[in-house]
Amino acid sequence: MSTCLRTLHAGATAVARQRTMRRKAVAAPKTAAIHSDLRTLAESLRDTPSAGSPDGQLSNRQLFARLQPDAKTVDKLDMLQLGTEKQGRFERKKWFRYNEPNVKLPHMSFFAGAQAEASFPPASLPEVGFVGRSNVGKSTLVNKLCGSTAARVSDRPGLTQQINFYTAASDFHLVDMPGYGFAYAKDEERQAWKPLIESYIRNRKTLRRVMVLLDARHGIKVNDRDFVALLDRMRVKYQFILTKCDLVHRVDLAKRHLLVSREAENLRNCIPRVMMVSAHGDAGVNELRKELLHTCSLGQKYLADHRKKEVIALTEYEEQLKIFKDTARAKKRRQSLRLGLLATRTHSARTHASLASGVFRGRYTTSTRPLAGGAQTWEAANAKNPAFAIERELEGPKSRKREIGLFVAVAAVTWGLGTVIAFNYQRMTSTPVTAALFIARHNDEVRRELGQQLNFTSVFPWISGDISHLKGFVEIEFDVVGDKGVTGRLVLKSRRVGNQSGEWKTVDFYIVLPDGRQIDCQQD
Ligand SMILES: Nc1nc2c(ncn2[C@@H]2O[C@H](COP(=O)(O)OP(=O)(O)OP(=O)(O)O)[C@@H](O)[C@H]2O)c(=O)[nH]1
Ligand SMILES: [Mg+2]
Repeated sequence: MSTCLRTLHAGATAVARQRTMRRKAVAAPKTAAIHSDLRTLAESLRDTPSAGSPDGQLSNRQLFARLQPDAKTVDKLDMLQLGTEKQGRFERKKWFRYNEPNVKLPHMSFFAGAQAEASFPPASLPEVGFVGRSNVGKSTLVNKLCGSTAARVSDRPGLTQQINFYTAASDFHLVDMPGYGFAYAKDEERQAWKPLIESYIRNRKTLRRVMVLLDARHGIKVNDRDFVALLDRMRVKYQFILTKCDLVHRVDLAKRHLLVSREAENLRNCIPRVMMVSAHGDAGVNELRKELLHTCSLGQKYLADHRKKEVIALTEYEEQLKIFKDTARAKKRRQSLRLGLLATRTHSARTHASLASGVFRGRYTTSTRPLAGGAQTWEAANAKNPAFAIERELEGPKSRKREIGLFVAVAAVTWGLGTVIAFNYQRMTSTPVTAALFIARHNDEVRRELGQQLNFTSVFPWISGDISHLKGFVEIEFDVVGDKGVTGRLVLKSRRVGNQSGEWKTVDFYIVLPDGRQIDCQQD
């Protein structure tokens, strides 16, 4: 039976493997190009090859992880609040923000929709077209640019099924086109979109630029490449825009920007300035508005006093950024000083390394990089940094014998105390104690002398003596008090007669009063 199952399982695995290989063989020509592009780029950008894994075996994801994003791009993303900040990073926005002056575009309204070439409106105004894969966010961006809701938006790919022309104050047209790639639409309709878009782009005299939208999470895909190849053939100027930047981490976004920019540089008609936007915030939208106005030669009209406002905002931002960096660096120094003390105590290479990286990177994130400049020791790595000159002599490593001794003593005392309390609690709730209290409570003389409600003197009374069922004796004493407020000491002594199943005989059972008198409790 088990052999049979094993054979079946092996057969199923082989079939699955064959299927995967077939799928990979089909996808290989497409992915190979992307993979080799990525690898070339990663190789050109990487400063030190990692030991161990040969590059040929790295996945796209690993290659992407190895990219070093451009510091200027990251700073720009920080400024424009593009991309999300990784959790745990020093949050800059809590301190200050770049108060970007708004570029206001005129009101936008729907002007014409075309499902065939014959329905294109007359080419009278400068036009900018928006293309990209379905659901990449074309219609959302068109709306966002003019602060309008004229274009219909949906999270189902394939909502825009015709070329829509929107006019802005009769100054320019924004043209929203159907998407390529997967869409919820009939096949024949989808097939018709491509020639329609092609004929619009090829023949439109007033088309100034085509904006090719790319989802920032995915970058350039195969059908984007096919489409830009077509644009290159038609000699039309186009530019890439990364959309949905709010869904990508800032550093990854910078890497994505780098990859797309490199590819854009090699495309004939592509404007290599890759824009980034998040239509679900305002990030990057003003930059795009400016680009649009310049494209339509409307900069003079709409951006006349914008530059002045921008310079003021930028100066303010840069001043605040400087304060922020100085404060963050000072904080880092304090932190590193503490780390320094710790490093001297523990002699930990890791701590030394993080200290050195903190000093030399001058950043506000801690990492465990190798010592800066290939320095062998922490002292050498810090030699140039006056902020780290520690004036007083640092303590050497301490003997921990005393601390360990103290810890053992405290643990022993705690354990002993716990055990005593547990044993006392066990005695307090045992049958001899509760029964003795019950009987004494109903004794007439006890009631007369101490009162009705005989009870323990405290919530957690101390029961002295011993109870041993095994050896056959009970000898206990504890304090009791009645509702008259008079206290007494209850004494119970009992023995078992004969073997383990023998009867118990009470030897002594009385309460000693404060004046020395004894009340015998055995009588009732
Ligand atoms: N998080 C986020 N979502 C976005 C952004 N832009 C668009 N979306 C969402 O993406 C979905 C698709 O947006 P559309 O504007 O309809 O996309 P489209 O490219 O016009 O799609 P088709 O008309 O089908 O080709 C919608 O659910 C939008 O809300 C963005 O910047 N950030
Ligand atoms: Mg749309």
